[in-house]
Order: sequence, then C-alpha cells, then structure tokens
Amino acid sequence: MTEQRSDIWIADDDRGVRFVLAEVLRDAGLDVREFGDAEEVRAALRKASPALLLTDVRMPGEDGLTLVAEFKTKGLGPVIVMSAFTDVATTAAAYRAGAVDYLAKPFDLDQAVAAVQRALADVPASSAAPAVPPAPTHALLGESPAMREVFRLIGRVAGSDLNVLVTGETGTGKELVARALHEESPRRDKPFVALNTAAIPSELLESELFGHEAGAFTGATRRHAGRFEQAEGGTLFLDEIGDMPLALQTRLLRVLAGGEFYRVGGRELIRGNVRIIAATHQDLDARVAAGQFRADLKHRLDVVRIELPPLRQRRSDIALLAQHFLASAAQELHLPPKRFSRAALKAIGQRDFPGNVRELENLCRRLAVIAPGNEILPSDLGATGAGSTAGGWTEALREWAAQALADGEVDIHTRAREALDQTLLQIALEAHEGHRQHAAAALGVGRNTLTRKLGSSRTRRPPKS
Ligand SMILES: Nc1ncnc2c1ncn2[C@@H]1O[C@H](COP(=O)(O)OP(=O)(O)OP(=O)(O)O)[C@@H](O)[C@H]1O
Repeated sequence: MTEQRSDIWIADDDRGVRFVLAEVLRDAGLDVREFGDAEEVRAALRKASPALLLTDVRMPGEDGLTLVAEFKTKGLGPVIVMSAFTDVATTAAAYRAGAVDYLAKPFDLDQAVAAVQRALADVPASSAAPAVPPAPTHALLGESPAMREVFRLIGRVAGSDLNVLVTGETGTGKELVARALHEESPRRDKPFVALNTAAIPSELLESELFGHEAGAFTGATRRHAGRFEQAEGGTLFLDEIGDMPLALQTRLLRVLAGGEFYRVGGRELIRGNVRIIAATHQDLDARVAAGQFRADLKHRLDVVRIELPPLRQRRSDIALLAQHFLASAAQELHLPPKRFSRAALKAIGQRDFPGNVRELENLCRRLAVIAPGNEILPSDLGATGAGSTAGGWTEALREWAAQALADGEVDIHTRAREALDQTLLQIALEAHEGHRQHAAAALGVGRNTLTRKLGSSRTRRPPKS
C-alpha cells in the first residue's frame, strides 16, 4: 500500500553524502527521507514509495542495484544511481537495471538537484539541460544507445579471458575501451601494457613484443623483457594490429596458440598468461581478403568484437563529452571554469569530427584556454573548427595571443600583424623568385606597400612561434 508519492528517498551508507544531498533537495522544496542501506529502503517500501530514489551502489549488505531492479519491476518511481565507482561495468549495470540517471561521485550538488528535477519532470536526460557529473579523466563517457551498448558488452566480457577486437575510426576511444576491459577484469591489479604496432619500426617489433637476450642483435647490450613479459598476468593491448607485418603475425599466432614464446636470441621457453585486446581502425576483413592479414590470426583476436561508432553517429554524446573535456581541461590547467552556452553546445553537436572524440577533446582544451569569456559562445568556435580553411594557423595565433596577453605583453597586435605580413611576403617572394612586382600582384597588394612592409621588418621583431 502506498500513501505518499511526493518525497525523495536517499539511500547511502555515507551520512555526509546523505546529509548534504538532503539539505540541497530540501532547499529546492522537496521532501526527503534518508536511509543507510538497501534493507531500510525495502522495509520502508512496505508502507510507502517515493517519487524518486537516489541510491548509492555499494553499501553494506545488499547492493543498491537490486533496489534499482526492484523499482523497475514494480513500476515504482525513477531511480538515480550515485556512485564513486564510475567504471563502465557499474554504470552499465545501473542503466541496465533501469536507472534513469547516473551521478558519479563526487558530484556537484546543483547537478544532483537538476538531475532529480529532470527525472521528476520525466524529461529524457538527453534533451534536458545538461548536467554533467565530474568524471575521472579516464572514464569512458556516453549516453547514446551506441555507447550504452558498448558499456554493456564491456561489462559482459570483462570478467572472461576472451580476446577482444576493438574497431573504430581513429580517436573513437578504442584504447579507453581496452583499459576499461582491463580495469573491469580480475586482472585489474596486474599490468595493462599497450603497444602501438604502427608506431614501431617493423624490425624492432619482434623484440618489443617478446623481448631479447643480451647480444641477440647489434645494440642489444642487455636482456630486455618484451611487452608480453611486462604484461604477465595482466592485459596486453595491441593497437593498430592491422599494420602488423605478416612475418610477425605468424609468430604472434604461434604464441597465442601455444601460450609460449622465446625471447629474441633466447633459449628459455617462457609461458605467458596474458589477455590480448587488439584494436584497429582498418577493415580487418578486407585486409584478410587482400592477403595482408592472416585469417587464422584474425579469428584468434576477433573472438568478441566491440565496434565504436564514429562520433558523428552518436551525436547525443557530444554535449556530454564536450562539457566533461572543458571542465577537466580547466581543472588540469588551473584555469577558471568555463561553460558552453546552449547555442554553442548545439553548434558543436552539429559538427562532424573526423578525428572523433580526440578532436572534440582538443577543441575543448583550446576553448578552455583561449575563449575570452566564461561562457563559450558559438562565435568562439568559429576559427577553431575542423573544416575552417584557416583553422591551423589561426589556432596557433590564438594560442600565441592568449599566452602573450597572459604574460602581460602589450602591443601584440602590431607584432602579430607584422609577423603576418612578413610571412606572406616571404612566401610570395620565394614563389616568384624574388620578383617584387609579381609577388605583390600575387598577394593582391601594391608594389609600394610591399616595399614599405619589407622595409619595416628590419626595425621590429616578429612574434616567436
Ligand atoms: N567515450 C569517451 N569518454 C571519454 N573520453 C573519451 C571517450 N572516447 C575517447 N575519449 C578520449 O579521446 C581520446 C582518444 O581516445 P583513444 O586514444 O582511446 O582513441 P583510439 O580510438 O584508441 O585512437 P587511435 O585509433 O588514434 O589510437 C583520449 O584522450 C580518450 O581519453
């Protein structure tokens, strides 16, 4: 029997959290009841049920997620999960159990209130005013159905030793997924070792992977443990696996099949216990078809596949990610916090990011440094975006100017203008073999202007790049 449906219940074993949360929710005009664990909530449910439950996940006794599931099956009010465990598995489990929102502790109290009000108003999270819980830098964020599916898969396979192949365009978060898989696995206390196959010259790759003995080749003065050995008991992340030379593919396949290997130049057979996660931005099946990748190796690596869609196919994540990156850049660089105006968020959300999450992250870091006000407006995005032809150099200019102003320099306009003139003039003169008239014509300036500008360069210094 339920008699009151207007109050908010908070379940958390941390009295401090309960207290401050209850305070702000009361200030916001809501009735609040506090509980120290899931059993207390269950007991109270016999007499009443709340308009909304905010629950911690890990509490003594029963797990908070069982409450989420119970609320869902009984059709009770919405549940918001709060947890210091921002790992994918917990997040994924919370949503799976039916939570409407997830607050990563420590959270901003205003954001918690906003989340509660949003849930009470039954507004889907993605269309409401954004509330971004601060998340650790390495957290894999996302609210889009595609990312929730990724979280679910990670949660499901992390506990097993199955090899995983992560695919997706550059910058979509493949390495972060590999780390999440490791951190969610029983191997989490053992090393996570990454090797970018494409970044290492092929002749060194074998010894990088398997190590070498002293004297194995010129320059091998000491015994060196390869990544396989370094990752013992843990996870080895092989990035850009599609670029692995065929000979090494054969060797890797043998190691994966037998679980044993020799160091380069070594006689001792080493038995490894390593979980392999591989990633590629390439179409591995196409490479197999083209004879560039061994089909049998692909089968070994591609036991479970996690596909990360490009950011343009999960636009609903852009605002969340952008706000997270902006906040963490400010924190990391000790800058005053900034926020996006709604219009700016909307504009960002419509962009295509060929460099995916990494490009978005870089954009936000730049904005944290160079946007003038504490609210970022669409006009601030102007020159920094992909697709703007002048993008590269105006970005550099912005950074230079921001730094110069921060250093208290004056007269930077003159210096910058001169540097601009000098650069254009020099390039044009080089292109026209020193012929001033042709260079001037190519630049669209008069010959006199060009001569004057060239003359002025001797008296002033251009900005350092
Ligand atoms: N879902 C996400 N949540 C938060 N940060 C993310 C997410 N996805 C990617 N990032 C961040 O974006 C950057 C690029 O991610 P990552 O290096 O994992 O991409 P990748 O797909 O492995 O790239 P590449 O193919 O170029 O190696 C990193 O700084 C990472 O922390």
